[in-house]
Amino acid sequence: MSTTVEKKDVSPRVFAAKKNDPLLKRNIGIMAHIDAGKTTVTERILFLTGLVHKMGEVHDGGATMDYLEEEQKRGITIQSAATTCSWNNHVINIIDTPGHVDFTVEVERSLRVLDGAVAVFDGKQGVEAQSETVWRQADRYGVPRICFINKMDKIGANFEFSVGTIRDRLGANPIPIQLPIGAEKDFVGFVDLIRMKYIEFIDPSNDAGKTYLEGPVPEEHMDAALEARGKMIEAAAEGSDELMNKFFEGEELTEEEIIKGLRLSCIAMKCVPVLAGSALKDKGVRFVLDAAIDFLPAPIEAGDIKGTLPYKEEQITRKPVTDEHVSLMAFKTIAEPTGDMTFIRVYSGVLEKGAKLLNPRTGKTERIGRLVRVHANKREAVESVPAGDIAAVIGLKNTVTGDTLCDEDNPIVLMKMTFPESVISMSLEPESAGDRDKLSEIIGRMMREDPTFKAFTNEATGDLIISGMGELHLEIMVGRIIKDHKCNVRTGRPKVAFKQRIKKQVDLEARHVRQSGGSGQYAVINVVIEYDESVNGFEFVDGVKGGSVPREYIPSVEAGLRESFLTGGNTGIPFVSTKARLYDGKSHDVDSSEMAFRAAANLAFRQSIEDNTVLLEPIMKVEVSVPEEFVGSVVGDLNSRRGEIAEIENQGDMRLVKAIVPIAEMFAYSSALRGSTQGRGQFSMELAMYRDVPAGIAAKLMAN
Ligand SMILES: Nc1nc2c(ncn2[C@@H]2O[C@H](COP(=O)(O)OP(=O)(O)OP(=O)(O)O)[C@@H](O)[C@H]2O)c(=O)[nH]1
Repeated sequence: MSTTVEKKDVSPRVFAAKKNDPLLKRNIGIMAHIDAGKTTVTERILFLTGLVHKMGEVHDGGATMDYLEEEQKRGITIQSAATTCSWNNHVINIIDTPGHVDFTVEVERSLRVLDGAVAVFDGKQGVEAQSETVWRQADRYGVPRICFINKMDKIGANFEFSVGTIRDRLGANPIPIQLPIGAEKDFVGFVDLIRMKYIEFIDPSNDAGKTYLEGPVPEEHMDAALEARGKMIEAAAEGSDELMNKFFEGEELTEEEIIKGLRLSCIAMKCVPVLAGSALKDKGVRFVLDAAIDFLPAPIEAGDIKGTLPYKEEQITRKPVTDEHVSLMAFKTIAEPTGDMTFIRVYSGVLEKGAKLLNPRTGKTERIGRLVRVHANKREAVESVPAGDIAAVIGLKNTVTGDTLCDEDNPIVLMKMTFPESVISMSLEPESAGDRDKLSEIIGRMMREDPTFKAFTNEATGDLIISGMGELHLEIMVGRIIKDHKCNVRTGRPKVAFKQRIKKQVDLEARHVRQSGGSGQYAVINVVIEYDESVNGFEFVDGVKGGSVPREYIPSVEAGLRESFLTGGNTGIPFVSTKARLYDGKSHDVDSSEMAFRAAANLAFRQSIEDNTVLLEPIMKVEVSVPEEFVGSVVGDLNSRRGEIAEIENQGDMRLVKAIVPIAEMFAYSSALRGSTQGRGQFSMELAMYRDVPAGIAAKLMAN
């Protein structure tokens, strides 16, 4: 290309740093369909920001973010790892998130604590089935995004097509801020549409693409660049009334104004700035970092933090600043032999080492022993963590994912995370007595790490049952029990994880009163227990007036009810969407105890479900992508599996069949699909809902 160029390695806008300026912080996630290149992008980021000094290729199992053995073997990212790095005087906390729907909980929990995300797409495929799922999750959490069209070096890569799929399939408003020059092996650079400069990649390079060449826009690309710039400026003008007026008066927006406008539009989720590159070939990732700073919000810009008073429905808020009562949320636990490492986001105030904080769920306090910042797989001990930051606490005893920790005198429960119900279960049997002893501790750990992995003993049969989000999920969990924890177990066949719901609302009194011999146990509670579709899982409301149940026993009532809800009373089938409201009760000065109230709660639950339940089965949202000629047979097959076809969409030269189908009919579907489509069909599925099992087939399904 004929143009004068200058070699550079700095970003055009480097901010003057003020120490601890909350605007100089970003909490971002990298989200993508499996194989779109998240891990490779993240690796480049760690290299560019100086966190790692050797580039690990994903396929050699050397990637820093994918440090679990199971991940390296499968080459997919199962568990997100949080890491802190810095770029242009900003601190950026990055959470790598998986793209497979079986690990949706990882995506869910990272979206909950992030302020912005980089969505990575494959430059040939554009938006793929599961990127849609993750995108909708981000919509639900109100997370602003920028997009990175990766793999521009790949044969068949097409920037315009990919941008089109963001518009058409995701219904978003993608605004390219770059005009890529060339594609596949001729992908040489791009026009920076904001500054109207030509950027050429230096290839080959060994600095992860930190250095680049810059020069004037080549004549032959000027028209296309101006056209794309026009659209971008329009989107920037929509960022504020002031910019819009200026735009309508025909005035040019300055570079600063374009960035400001796009930033406002992006944060308001009116548009998504789009960039192009190839992480594998070290092209373009540094500009993604610049864009994350330019367009994604700082924690302080995310607005007031909403929450409720413990066990009450009353809403309260906190300001996202350091001069405020401390509140934080645990979003991930990694169980380690030396104590759990709990990743947290501080929402308000300052978290100090040594602090004693309340966990409103348990009603108990936790001491913050060790506090660390995590940089990929290295840790740095710190004394305090301010509002808006992400770090990890080591050694918490009773705090699990989704819990809030807060100032004891000023309690708050931050918005809960919602975790999908499990759909598949299987029985697990330890091979030896030694394995049996280890197993319950291992399972306890795994449940703390992954809230969608559940285990309980079926009291009717004595079997240990585990359940999770899909066949792959359980297969991986069992693999960890055997390999990572060296505990031998035999597994049963995967089965449907049936659930049940309460049929009719019950209002009852449960009495746990034992006063024969020893110290008595006295607890009486009055509760209303009902099925409520709007409740995700179990919800407990404290409606006690005048202290008839002393405050210290209320968490035990909740714990007892929740425990019965999860194990299904004595039935071995867990419940869904259950709401319990404690409104009255009695206690005894000497003879009441936490144990007694917990037992009364168990009893209340068991009484409430006597002849009062409906069996439910998981219904999956299934998407099958096939060439036209196989649509007929796929649809016929889904119908024969009690499926209901929702729609059939065109997706390039493929057809996308969308249906809902009970999971009971979907076991081993991947091999059936492979067989009926000569290996050309692909599918994804995730839980859509739980539905009453049709009368007449309940017995047959349960027997399978
Ligand atoms: N041609 C090309 N291949 C790439 C590029 N980026 C990543 N890849 C390859 O794509 C595959 C998937 O990349 P990953 O980085 O593991 O993708 P991921 O999205 O993290 O995938 P999971 O961890 O499995 O969810 C690997 O074989 C990478 O080498 C790119 O820019 N160009």
